[in-house]
Amino acid sequence: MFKKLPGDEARTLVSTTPDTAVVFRPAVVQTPAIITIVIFAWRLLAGLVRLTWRHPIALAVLTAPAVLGWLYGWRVALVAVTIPLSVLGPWALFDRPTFNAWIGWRLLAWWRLVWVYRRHWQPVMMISGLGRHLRGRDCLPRLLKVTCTSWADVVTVKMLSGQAVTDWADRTEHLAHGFGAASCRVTVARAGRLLLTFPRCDPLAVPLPAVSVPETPSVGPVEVGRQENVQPWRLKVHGTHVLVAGATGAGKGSVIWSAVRGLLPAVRAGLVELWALDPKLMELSYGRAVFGDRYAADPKECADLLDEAVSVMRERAGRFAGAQRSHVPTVDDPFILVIVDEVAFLTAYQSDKGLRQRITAALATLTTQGRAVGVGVLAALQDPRKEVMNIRNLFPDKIALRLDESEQVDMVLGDGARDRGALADHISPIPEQGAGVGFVRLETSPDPIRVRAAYVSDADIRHMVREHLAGEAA
Ligand SMILES: Nc1ncnc2c1ncn2[C@@H]1O[C@H](COP(=O)(O)OP(=O)(O)OP(=O)(O)O)[C@@H](O)[C@H]1O
Repeated sequence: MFKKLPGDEARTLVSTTPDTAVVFRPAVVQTPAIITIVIFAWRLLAGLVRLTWRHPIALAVLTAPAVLGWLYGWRVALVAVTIPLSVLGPWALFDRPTFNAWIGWRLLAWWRLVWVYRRHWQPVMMISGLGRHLRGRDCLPRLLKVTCTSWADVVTVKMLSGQAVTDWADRTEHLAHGFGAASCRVTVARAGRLLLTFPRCDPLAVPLPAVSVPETPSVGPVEVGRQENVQPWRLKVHGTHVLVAGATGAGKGSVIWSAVRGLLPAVRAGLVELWALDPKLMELSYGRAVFGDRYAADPKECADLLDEAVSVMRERAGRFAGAQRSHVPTVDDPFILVIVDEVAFLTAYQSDKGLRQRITAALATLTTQGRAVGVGVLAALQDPRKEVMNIRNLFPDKIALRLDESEQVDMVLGDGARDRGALADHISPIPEQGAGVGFVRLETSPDPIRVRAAYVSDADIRHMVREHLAGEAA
């Protein structure tokens, strides 16, 4: 049985270069069989202890019926299995959310850990270059934990000493394909630990109906859609400026109109004013009544309206100076949201140089000084290149909907956003699947969040305007 031990082959080597006088005979140290057996037994024991430590519940569930069967016979084991199953079955059937929260996702996580991640961990790490082969042993990042949510697996990983987050961010494609997921996103849990998110399904694959107009007036954050984790996507508009970038047909209109819907009760209460710049004469003209006389389409009128916003901003700044440092919306000093559809029409594509400079200066002034005094800008943009929009970095919050080129993602969301999983250039151009889908990068977080804006149809806008006018008349 132990005829062939490690080292036996080497003993038969006599020379690496035949026909030479020098004979090379490597020293062979024979390991006694008993030591090999002890080592294997020790490894088996350590593996069992590790298994019990890591998966005590799973192990208990599997071993308890076996032990009962062995001690008291198969009937007792069958009863022991049937009783919990008769409780869990109806629970899973009739109250799926609580069953999943307590049992379902944990079971799935354990299964995915064993069957997907642990099974493929070594080859994926080595082939993607995240593991190293050092002194005859594989050094692999440690797979610490898998948790499951309704839409994704979240894998907690301990990086190898000396590795950087970018080493992982650069290999998201390898990881996604290696573990059979559509994509992979990397976030930092704490120093040395990462969370890898592998979606199992896409909760944003179907269009979302328009969010209903809220009952109570609020300046936000306003609900404009849904996040990938199935939570509502609430867009902050007061106290920031938001840039929405996306190719034609990406669904920029749905972000703008969803924000308008969310603010309508506050508009009616006099706490918010919506000012609209619509140089394309398309998107915002449809619900023009919502903006009252604060609507401009002609570039000259747009420049005048922006200058007026700057004047209000300056007047407020003068009044607030030394008295208050942040804006609280009131009827006297409402929050002014300047909505600009296709801002490049006013900045880059404007043939009148004087107007172009006036508009760019006004936008730059508003985006640098407006938020503390209650003047915000929500701008939509098709082409995020610097030549087209040189003030894009003045917007603290950015949304990248479908973009044409991969380089545009970092232009909108900032350096490294695409490496961290914001694949805005991979969003489907088919409206049902991809319109309104995008990635948000907030001022406060480097990690992009995948979202989908609710679709506000023409009928929704018409209905909203009718209700708004009726509310104003009453
Ligand atoms: N959130 C959404 N969910 C589903 N479909 C949407 C959504 N938003 C828009 N669509 C669909 O995509 C089409 C294009 O949308 P929209 O005109 O808003 O895009 P856009 O980015 O404003 O384009 P453009 O820059 O050309 O004006 C709409 O006609 C609609 O059918």
